[in-house]
Amino acid sequence: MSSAPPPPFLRLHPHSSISSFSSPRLPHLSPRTRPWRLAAAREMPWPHVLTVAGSDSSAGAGIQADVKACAALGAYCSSVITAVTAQNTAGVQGVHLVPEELIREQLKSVLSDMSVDVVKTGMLPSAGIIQILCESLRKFPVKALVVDPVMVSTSGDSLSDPSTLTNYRDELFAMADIVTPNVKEASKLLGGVSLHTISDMRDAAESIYKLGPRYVLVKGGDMPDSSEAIDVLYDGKEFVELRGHRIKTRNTHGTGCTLASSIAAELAKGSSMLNAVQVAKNFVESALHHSKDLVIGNGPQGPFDHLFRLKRPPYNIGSQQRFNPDSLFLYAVTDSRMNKKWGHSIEDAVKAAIEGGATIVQLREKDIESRAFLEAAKACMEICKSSGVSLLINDRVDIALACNADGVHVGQSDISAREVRELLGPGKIIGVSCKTPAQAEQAWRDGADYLGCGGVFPTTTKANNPTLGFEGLKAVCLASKLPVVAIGGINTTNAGSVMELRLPNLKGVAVVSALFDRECVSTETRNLRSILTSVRCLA
Ligand SMILES: Cc1ncc(COP(=O)(O)OP(=O)(O)O)c(N)n1
Ligand SMILES: Cc1nc(C(=O)O)sc1CCOP(=O)(O)O
Ligand SMILES: [Mg+2]
Repeated sequence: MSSAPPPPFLRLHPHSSISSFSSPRLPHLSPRTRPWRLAAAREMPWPHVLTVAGSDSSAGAGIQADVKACAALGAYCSSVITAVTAQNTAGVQGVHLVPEELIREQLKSVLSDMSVDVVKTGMLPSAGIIQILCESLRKFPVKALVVDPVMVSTSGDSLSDPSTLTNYRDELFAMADIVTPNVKEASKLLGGVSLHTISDMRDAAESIYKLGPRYVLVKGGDMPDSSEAIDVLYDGKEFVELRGHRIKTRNTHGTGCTLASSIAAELAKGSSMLNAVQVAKNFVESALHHSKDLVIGNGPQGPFDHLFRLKRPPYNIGSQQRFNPDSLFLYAVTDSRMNKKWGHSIEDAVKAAIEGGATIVQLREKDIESRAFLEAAKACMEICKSSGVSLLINDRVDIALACNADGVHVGQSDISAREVRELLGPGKIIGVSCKTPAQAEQAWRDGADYLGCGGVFPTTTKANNPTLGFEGLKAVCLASKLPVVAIGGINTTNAGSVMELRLPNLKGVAVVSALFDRECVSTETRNLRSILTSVRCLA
């Protein structure tokens, strides 16, 4: 007869023999004797991220942030805890490392039993832990590995032994799909080089890439004095600069952990790397925005609310996952008549608009046949997906469903937003054209995600369209509970004046002729983007 197991705390004693206290293994069961597993796999495959990181008692960063971020983005998150930290909004007061053998045991427990899609690493405080992780991943391979090289907390406290640097560089990076250092970590990884400019960040990304990962994301959130937070993504061939708003708030504790675990969640859901990074960046930006006035703790750096989306009223069933209101910044709306006039295919026009900096695209094709529309929509979906830009379809829910578009835009005489939501489900983006506060209220109740409000100026693109002017736009923006994009007669000469109104909820401008009734769509888009950016920078 075996003796009673020791009290649980004994397992943490550095000299205890972990294996002798381990629970007995589950007996191996053939698929026939595991009917629950087969049923679950058939009914609900769940994207799964395993985070290997430290516990943060204040729950803003570490394991706790990873679990919340994955939950918010719809992924299951299991956890292997490498260290227990005592920390709060003032800093880190204590760190206790989990014995390496127990880390090995945790890894084996999860990886041998559950279908993990992506492993994300955070605090790996000793060289031995990194070695154990690499061994475990060789034994139990996963689809992707996201390495957030956490070395120093945001409060400036050290979270890893300097000897880990060699193991990060020589072992873990070679297995990583993406490594996500901030500028301080990038500098540390490269022997203390200083990083002050975007060009320095590019050089650092290139040097870290040579250590073996498939992608490097150097995060510029700590770069001083910019209204934008610019990150540089490098895949060994191309640099992509990802721009976001810098949110002014003290509540930034855990942004690095959250970004990396959000990338992991998106990869687990099947996204491409660029798309995963873009969604993760948008998610962090939205969470910071919604939490900017939260007060938790008395120290200089507070946590933010990963689950801010749960605060939407339950009867507003708008998209839970995919929509970042800031993507309305430069909304390109196509028109096949204009494309034909200039000899552009829809695909080329969309490609050019994205190249010029469009942040969201709508196919508004009134004059082509359904079959041709669907073919073009499918091709545009590929283009948009590979650039991390959402594609919406105007009016045609059938085309949107057939090409798995990101959403639909409807007007007051189209099928209602409530019905579109029924057809598309909760994950898609729905926009509604509104000219009055009452229409804005109804769109919100119906589960829309954003409003298109116009015509701000007279337009010939849409027949018989009433012009609202700035006053009409202002009335809708003030009343709206949803983000708004202005539309109608907007071009490079007047877009600045629209955004300078600085109306609440106004996120950007939607434009047809000033982009597409032109010879060079990318140049026009680039010019408009630079005007919008300069107005935003002056805010
Ligand atoms: C962003 C955006 N806003 C408004 C409209 C107009 O939609 P609707 O009123 O349905 O008119 P049509 O575009 O269908 O003629 C839009 N398409 N996009
Ligand atoms: C499609 C559309 N909807 C409008 C509205 O007021 O809801 S105005 C409009 C046409 C916008 O085209 P342009 O940028 O060429 O003026
Ligand atoms: Mg319509």
